[in-house]
This record gives sequence, C-alpha cells and structure tokens, in this order.
Amino acid sequence: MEVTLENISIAYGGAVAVKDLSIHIKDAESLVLLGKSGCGKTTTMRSIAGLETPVSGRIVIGDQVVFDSEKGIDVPSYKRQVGMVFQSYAVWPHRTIFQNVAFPLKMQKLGRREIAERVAEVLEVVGLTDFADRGASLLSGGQMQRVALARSLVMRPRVLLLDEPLSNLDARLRERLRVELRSIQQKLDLTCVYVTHDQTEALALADRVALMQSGRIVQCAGPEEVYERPLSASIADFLGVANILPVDRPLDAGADARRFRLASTDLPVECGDVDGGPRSADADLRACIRPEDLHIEADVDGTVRANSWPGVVDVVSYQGATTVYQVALDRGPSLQISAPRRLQAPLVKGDRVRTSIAARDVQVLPAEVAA
Ligand SMILES: Nc1ncnc2c1ncn2[C@@H]1O[C@H](COP(=O)(O)OP(=O)(O)OP(=O)(O)O)[C@@H](O)[C@H]1O
Repeated sequence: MEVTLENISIAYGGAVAVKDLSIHIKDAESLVLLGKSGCGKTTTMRSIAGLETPVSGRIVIGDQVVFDSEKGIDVPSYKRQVGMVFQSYAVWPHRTIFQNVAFPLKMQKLGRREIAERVAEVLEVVGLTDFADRGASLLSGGQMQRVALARSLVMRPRVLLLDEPLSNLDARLRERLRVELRSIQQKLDLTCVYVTHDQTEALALADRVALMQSGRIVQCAGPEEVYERPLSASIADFLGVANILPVDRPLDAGADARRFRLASTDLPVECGDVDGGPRSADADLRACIRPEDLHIEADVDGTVRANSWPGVVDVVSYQGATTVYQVALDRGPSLQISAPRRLQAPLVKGDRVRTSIAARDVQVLPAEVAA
C-alpha cells in the first residue's frame, strides 16, 4: 500500500520537530528514516500511525486520506490499519505465544478457527511455529521481538511501522534479525517505514534511505547511492566516513575544479570527477575520505605530492580482519587508515609512513545540505 506525506509539519509547543516534510513511499517498499537522536524520525513515523497530529499537511494511505489539516480530516489511529513494532516488545509474559499473537484478533471477535489459522500463518513467517504453546516469559529477546512482529502482522496491516525494533538485542542477534526482517518484508511485499539511528541497519533494511536532520529529509535515495554519494560532509560523517577534512582552494587552482589543499596546510588534494566536482559557489568544503580507501606504506623520502602525504604513525589498533592506523601528517591533520591484515608489512608507532589515495576516492562536499 502506498503512503504519501505532503508538507507535514509537527510542533511541540513552540518547537518545530518536523518541518514541511514530503515523501512518497511506494507499495511494498521499505523506507528507512535514518538520523541522529532528536532529528524527528519517530515523530514523522508516529504521524502516519495517527499518534501525532501535524499542524499542517496531508497524509494518504492507499487511496484513503487519513489526515488533512485544511479539510479537518484526522482518522483515528485504530482505523488506519497500521501495524507498529517498538523497541520494547510489550509481550505479556504470563500468556503463551499463541495467546499473545491471537490477542488482537480476539479483540476483533473473529472466530476460533480463523484465529488459529491466521496465528499459525504468521508464526510460520517469523519462525516460531514450534513455540506456539510456550510461555512468553521463557523467550529470549530475539524471540520476543518476533512475537511482537507476529502480533502486528496478524492484523494484516496496510503499512508496518518499526521504531528501532532491534536496539534492545545484542549485536550478533541484531545482525541475524536484520536479515530475517528484510526477508519477511520482501516475502510479504510489506510497505514498511523503519526508524533507526544505526547506519548499518538502515543500509541493510532499506529500499530507500531517508536521511533526516533537524526535522527535514536532506537526502533520500537507495542505500548504495546514499553510501557512495552522500550530498554533504555531515551526511558522510553520519555514514561512517572517518576522515572529514576542511579544504581550501590553492592559489594556482586555475580552471581545475578538482584541486584543493587541506585547510591551513600546503598539502595538495585532488578529488574525483563526480558530477563535475564541487560547485565553486560552495564556500565551506570538506574532503571526505574513507579509512579503507587510504593506502599506507613505509616512507623514506618525505616529499609531498597531490594525494600522497608523509607522516608518522601515532596509533596502531589491531582489529582482526583489519588494522587501523592513526597517522599524524607532517604539517597537517591526523588521518585514520584501515588496512587489510595480510597486505601489511608490520608498521609500529613512530614509523615514518606515506599515506596515499586515488583521486576518485576523495569526495569534496559542502559541509551541510543547503536549507
Ligand atoms: N512529546 C514530546 N513533547 C515535546 N517535545 C517532543 C516530544 N516528542 C519529541 N519531541 C521533540 O521533537 C524532536 C524530534 O523528536 P523525535 O523523537 O521524533 O526524534 P528522533 O529522531 O526519533 O529521536 P530518537 O532517535 O532519540 O527517538 C526532538 O527535539 C524532541 O525533543
């Protein structure tokens, strides 16, 4: 079922939490709202469920207008046929899994046989068929979250809203359930809106990621696009690009829009030719460099070239599959470099090294997306 938000604004007292937000979610699409705490993700999602009343705008689910500030339409939450799964499972410990999942259908006064069939169907989807008669207090966190999911799915919602549903689980379980959730969403062709501040989770679960900052969507695209081509340095930062370095234009840049130097240094840097390079009108520019794109090797000559800078190893942190180095560049900032474990002649703190990067792996971006 499609969902459309048009010019939604939501305020608490005088403070605006969501600003003139518009987005169209396609049928069977998984849209992830991603952003820092307080950016308005939950508030946006709750407005779809009818748990927040926008001050202005329009919300349409399928062909039903569920909210329209101008026409005074505000369909109550229970009539919107929207399912919700939260961080806390809200599972009743003294009931069996079957009873937990059957509860909303009982409230709808469905017949015994239909309830049994529908519960069996969703327990199979979430992989809990063999646990139907088990008391909910005996479940692990991951199983409880699956019960909560089953209880939402059993209502056959038109849209499923998930608010950080995995954040109470340990890292390994979270990874597993992430893949399971994605598989269930695709198998059932569910339209989902998923809220998280975890970028890995967002990329893994999304058909499209909507990045939010201060109540606005600042970029909305497929996970690969968002990861490979963030629109601003602050988005890149949020997506885990560890080296964000202010840059200036060199005096001799001439017509070459790809040439810069790291700010307050004489270290030249060249970026790739993505979309013709950064616009010269953008004043506050940052070079965004991923630690895994930087190359590190022992150095003897100490010369400075474009994208090839000498420095000294400050920190070595062995991390299993990779080793992370912090290198203080000569007359420049520190860089974080992640090197594959086997390709490396051992380097230790205090070693003189050269760090280099291909121009295509340097993105020069404005600090923020223009408001
Ligand atoms: N009930 C409320 N009363 C007053 N202000 C609120 C209320 N709920 C949210 N806010 C404010 O609205 C803004 C957006 O909050 P929201 O919960 O949507 O952010 P979020 O991105 O989901 O953050 P988190 O990841 O921490 O849940 C925040 O500044 C928050 O303090």
